[in-house]
Amino acid sequence: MDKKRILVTGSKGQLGSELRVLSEGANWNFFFVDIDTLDITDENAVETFFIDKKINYCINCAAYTAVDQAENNQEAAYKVNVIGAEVLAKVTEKTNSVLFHISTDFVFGGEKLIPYNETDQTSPLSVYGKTKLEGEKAIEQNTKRYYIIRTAWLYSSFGNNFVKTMLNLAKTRDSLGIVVDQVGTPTYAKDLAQVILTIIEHDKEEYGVLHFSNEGVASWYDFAKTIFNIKDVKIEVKPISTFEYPTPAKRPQYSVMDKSKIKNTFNISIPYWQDSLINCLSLIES
Ligand SMILES: NC(=O)C1=CN([C@@H]2O[C@H](COP(=O)(O)OP(=O)(O)OC[C@H]3O[C@@H](n4cnc5c(N)ncnc54)[C@H](OP(=O)(O)O)[C@@H]3O)[C@@H](O)[C@H]2O)C=CC1
Ligand SMILES: Cc1cn([C@H]2C[C@H](O)[C@@H](COP(=O)(O)OP(=O)(O)O[C@H]3O[C@@H](C)C(=O)[C@@H](O)[C@H]3O)O2)c(=O)[nH]c1=O
Repeated sequence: MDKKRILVTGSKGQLGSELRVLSEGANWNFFFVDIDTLDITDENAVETFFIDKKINYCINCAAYTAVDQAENNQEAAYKVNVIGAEVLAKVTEKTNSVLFHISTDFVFGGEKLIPYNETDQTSPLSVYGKTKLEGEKAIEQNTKRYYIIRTAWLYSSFGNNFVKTMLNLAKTRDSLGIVVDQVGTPTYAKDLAQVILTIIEHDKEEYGVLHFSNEGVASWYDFAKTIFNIKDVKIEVKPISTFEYPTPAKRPQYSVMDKSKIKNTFNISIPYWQDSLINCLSLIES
């Protein structure tokens, strides 16, 4: 069989960067692009790229991910998260390739008390969440060969994320208030990247929506406390309510995801979030 030819869009972000590192150990042809080399909203450019490079898998890591800014930049968020997803779906369908698209726990409303599974009712609270949900729908309507992987609270030694925000704030602050009443699961982007490559390797063609995060449950407060404990940073962290930390975008109170489907279908085990956090923090200077 021909060697796999894998396009990674939005490759300068967290997930794309982790895929680049892992790709060095895989015997496949990878093509890493970002908005400066391939804008996913430009259908002609995307189609030409797929045909010229004979792409058979696309991992879409491109997105508008600034949750609060999206509230006042709806058009920009819609363009990447919906139009971009639709373009990739149309082109993968036309070229008989497979699309991996990444979505978010923020498609849920957060009203449940037990983990969300793939068929649970969505009801996003923010512009970011709404555009990500519309992006999912655009994919489902435009291609048969897709994996939509919903993940949560991504961090990495690459790019921007909550871990780096905490370590940066600790340089100038003696004390931080962090919300304790929003609960989810921190996820190391490297673990997600590894799972995507495992799915490609098995090539089981069991398409659809999947949930993936690390194992376990945490509030943002737990996440922050654990970052500082692991890094031995001395700072006071106060548990506060969402009400005490007003933000432009509303976030779900509970967005833990049920990962049974991805674990059973692809026979994977998932690392516990604190173990992965230790691994990632060993790569970040504080
Ligand atoms: N970050 C998180 O906590 C979570 C993320 N996700 C999802 O996971 C995926 C990966 O997220 P993450 O790695 O954090 O994302 P990042 O924000 O780190 O990276 C996204 C990349 O996409 C690029 N990009 C933006 N617009 C376009 C475009 N039109 N064409 C091509 N590239 C573009 C960005 O460039 P530039 O920086 O120049 O805009 C950036 O390099 C996204 O789909 C996101 O919605 C899901 C749950 C949690
Ligand atoms: C900086 C800071 C944040 N917070 C709160 C605000 C918010 O509720 C929570 C997380 O804040 P952030 O803005 O860093 O994270 P946020 O951008 O909301 O993270 C989300 O990003 C998108 C892309 C996703 O898809 C989600 O899964 C999720 O990871 O922490 C505090 O309570 N105190 C603080 O000092």
